[in-house]
Amino acid sequence: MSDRFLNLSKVHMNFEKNGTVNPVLRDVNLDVQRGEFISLIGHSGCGKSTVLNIIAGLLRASEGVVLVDNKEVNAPGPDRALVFQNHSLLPWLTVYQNVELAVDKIFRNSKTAAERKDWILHNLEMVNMGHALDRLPSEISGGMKQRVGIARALAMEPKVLLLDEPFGALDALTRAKLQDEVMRIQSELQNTVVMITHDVDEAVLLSDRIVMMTNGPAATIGQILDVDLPRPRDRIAMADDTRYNHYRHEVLSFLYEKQRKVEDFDKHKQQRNSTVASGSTKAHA
Ligand SMILES: Nc1ncnc2c1ncn2[C@@H]1O[C@H](COP(=O)(O)OP(=O)(O)OP(=O)(O)O)[C@@H](O)[C@H]1O
Repeated sequence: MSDRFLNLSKVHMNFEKNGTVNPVLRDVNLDVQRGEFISLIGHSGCGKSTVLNIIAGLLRASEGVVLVDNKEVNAPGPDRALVFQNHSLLPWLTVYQNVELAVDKIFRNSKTAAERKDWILHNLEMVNMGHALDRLPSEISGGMKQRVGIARALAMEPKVLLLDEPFGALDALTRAKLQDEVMRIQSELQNTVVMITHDVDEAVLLSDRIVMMTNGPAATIGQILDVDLPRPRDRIAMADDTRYNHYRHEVLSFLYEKQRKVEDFDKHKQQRNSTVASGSTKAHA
């Protein structure tokens, strides 16, 4: 890991509806290094998906700049692949064809048909889906669909892999298995990854750094935690690791203590302002 590979600088985001401006993000600044695995965590509705969609180029920030490998992001592109919580496979195409569609689009001119075929098979085998090439999405489980979605994203060889709660809809065992696979693939390919999660254990287990967001409206980055745990990480060994539990505690304390305090303070300030405005003497008590 060396350079600043993905950079968000002074990113602000407002959504506007019927003349009312809803400030969602304020002054988000983040540098991600090549090969880093970053998790974004924060309370529901704080703006995590908005950050990810801005990086993906699906949304344009109201202010600020996003750079990937020193190139400004203005639109979606094959250098950023997005995997959603609910797989987005085309239901009428087989597992193989779903990956083929992306591979043909990106490598039509740079790989031969035989090379493309090998590449599709390689990526499906990497996520242990080589045995189900001819199945339709309706014929495989939720975990298998997520695997195909991840294979499709990896097959695009993106500069940045964006994961929006990729394991959120899976049962605990499938989730654990897929997390382990993603860690193995990450150690092999050294992808740069930004992942949204609500799961504190998942964040600590997978990440090099955890980016914790404050509550909205006008959310920003409240704290960044470096997770200095050796890899490969074993989930069972980690359960007894004091550093692992320290990191876990830090994230929980940010989410459930520090953010609560900020919320209480803001509520108190609002109440005080409204009583001052209405001329009540209680505001001075
Ligand atoms: N396209 C949009 N138009 C208007 N408001 C939006 C739009 N997208 C998101 N928002 C608002 O922006 C805020 C942040 O939403 P976002 O989905 O980014 O949060 P989140 O942290 O990812 O939430 P969750 O964890 O529940 O998925 C919310 O108040 C949401 O209603």
